[in-house]
Amino acid sequence: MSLKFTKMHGAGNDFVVLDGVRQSVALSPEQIRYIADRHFGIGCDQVLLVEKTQRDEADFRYRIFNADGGEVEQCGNGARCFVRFVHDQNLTSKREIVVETKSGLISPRLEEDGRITVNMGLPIFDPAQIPFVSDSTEVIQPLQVGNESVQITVVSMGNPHAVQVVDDVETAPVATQGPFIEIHPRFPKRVNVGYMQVVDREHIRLRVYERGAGETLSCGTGACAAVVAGIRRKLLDNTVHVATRGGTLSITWAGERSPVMMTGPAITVFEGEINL
Ligand SMILES: N[C@@H](CCC[C@H](N)C(=O)O)C(=O)O
Repeated sequence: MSLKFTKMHGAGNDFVVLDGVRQSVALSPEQIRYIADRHFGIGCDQVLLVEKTQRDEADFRYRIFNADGGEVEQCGNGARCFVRFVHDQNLTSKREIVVETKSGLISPRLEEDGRITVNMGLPIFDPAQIPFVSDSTEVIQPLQVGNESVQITVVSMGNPHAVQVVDDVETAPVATQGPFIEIHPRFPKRVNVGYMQVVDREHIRLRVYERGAGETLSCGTGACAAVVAGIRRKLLDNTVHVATRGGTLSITWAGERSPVMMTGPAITVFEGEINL
């Protein structure tokens, strides 16, 4: 089977995007892992599949697969690339799109300057819905990781995130501690692990060890989760610029009953065809 694909990235978080509207695409976890493999395949953090939706209120369905082959609920940088993709491929001319994802509907908008703003919906704090095993709803919670107790803020942006505040993201234990928190037994569906350095009330630096992909150059839902966590910890204002290793995202959250808005770039790198 031969499959056309588009290679894209959003602030360095890279994707192989597949058109499941014009071609029929059904991939096994092994095929996803092969596509995502940086040595033997194309290479990416996530594979994104754009499909028709059955829901009247939505324009498309958008599915997300981590590099490890698992299908997940949400991907912020991917949502922006999705919008660029459906425009580049002439699948729609609408600038405001409603998209069905595994975690519900999100609404991205293509801005005049080419950047994309996504209404990422409401953050979720209920431990059972994240899911996170805890009797407490405290904003800051201790988590035992080996011999160490770390202070995390847990939030779901459709997908689960555990965010820590660190003095310096460059020296944060992303690669050494991240993998242990990702599979910590208190996160039954595993978790994305964020390390946030507060620069001032409107600027943070962020690194994320992603569930199913390892550290990525940027994580959109991770940026949303970090800003929400920082606002709940009273460290940040409502609009925050998030500097990642791959670029900057702007996140706005007006508080408890408001959706999180994310703005950032979406870049097409090349198109190709792969034999599976
Ligand atoms: N890179 C993404 C998140 C992708 C999914 C994540 N690894 C998970 O398993 O939840 C983003 O930009 O949000």
